[in-house]
Amino acid sequence: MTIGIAGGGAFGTALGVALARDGRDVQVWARDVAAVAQMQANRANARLPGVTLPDEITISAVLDPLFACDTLLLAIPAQALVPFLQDHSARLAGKVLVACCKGIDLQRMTGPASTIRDLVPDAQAAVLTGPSFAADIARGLPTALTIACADDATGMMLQQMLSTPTLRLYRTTDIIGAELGGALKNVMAIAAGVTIGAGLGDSARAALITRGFAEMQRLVGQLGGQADTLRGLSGLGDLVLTCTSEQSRNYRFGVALGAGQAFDATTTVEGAATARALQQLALDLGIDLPICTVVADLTMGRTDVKTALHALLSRPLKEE
Ligand SMILES: NC(=O)C1=CN([C@@H]2O[C@H](COP(=O)(O)OP(=O)(O)OC[C@H]3O[C@@H](n4cnc5c(N)ncnc54)[C@H](O)[C@@H]3O)[C@@H](O)[C@H]2O)C=CC1
Ligand SMILES: O=C(CO)COP(=O)(O)O
Repeated sequence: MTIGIAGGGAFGTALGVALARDGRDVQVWARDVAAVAQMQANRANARLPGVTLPDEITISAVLDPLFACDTLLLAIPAQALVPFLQDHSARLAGKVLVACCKGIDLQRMTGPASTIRDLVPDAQAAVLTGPSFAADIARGLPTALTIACADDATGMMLQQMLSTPTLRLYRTTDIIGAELGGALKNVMAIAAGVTIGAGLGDSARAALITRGFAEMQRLVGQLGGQADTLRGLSGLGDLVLTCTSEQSRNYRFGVALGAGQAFDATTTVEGAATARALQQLALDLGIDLPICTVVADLTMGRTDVKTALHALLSRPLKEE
């Protein structure tokens, strides 16, 4: 059985490489014709330097081979998911769709699996999430991820299909907790980067990560996710990784923001749009999400670092 991957960026390609190295046939679709031609010719992806694409990976800019697969990994950015699902809903019906993106859609205010369930109700929705840099996966370094699917039989099938000797998948049926953990940690990573970029130090970052985790727990609880999921790979695991590693684009974006430096606008930084979605969600639901709110304001240029810090530090003292 061939595994389909929509998205030929860093993550889609890295997953394809890991699966192909373990003997699976993989069909990658990418929309950029020139990038596909380059990947075919060089058997490499510029986003994963030094990694050779195994022969088991076929790459195409045409959608038909992708839709011939029963299981598709959707590794396109979170804000691109809705148009992709809307454009192709008829051809996606009946398939197992595994969201590999991390974010909240700005218009619908839903995470990727919830978006799939809304827009392609005849598909089985799942989420693949957790601490994993594409470069690490592609290099074959050990990685543990969460596969979340409301239907446990499908979750077990995916767990077998997508695990390799170096890519270890843990299973849950808590799709809400898993998708929110992945989305929220990106916002916290921006905030963690800001603390370092602004020269506030490692202690401030540790405080930020801890209070960020409390904020994640509040929202996940309110939206029906489980605390255990958030304490696992898809929440705490990915929060720790992304808030502390220079490999993270969200973290590096935050560092630049904190230091008042420019950042490459073409880099995928999921936490920026997600912070705006969460700021709106916080208002709609009446939940206190101070860090998400500050990150949204900072990324939109509605506040500066000094004012944002003052807003966080001048909140009333309370019990932990
Ligand atoms: N890079 C990483 O280490 C990891 C990334 N992810 C998630 O995977 C998702 C994708 O990220 P990356 O692959 O790293 O980003 P990337 O920037 O390397 O690649 C994104 C790809 O999506 C394509 N794309 C953009 N808009 C599209 C659209 N409307 N339709 C079809 N294709 C479109 C781009 O052409 C590009 O090939 C993100 O949500 C990210 O959070 C998750 C775990 C690890
Ligand atoms: O999700 C990731 C690691 O788990 C990748 O993080 P960035 O998108 O911040 O690079």
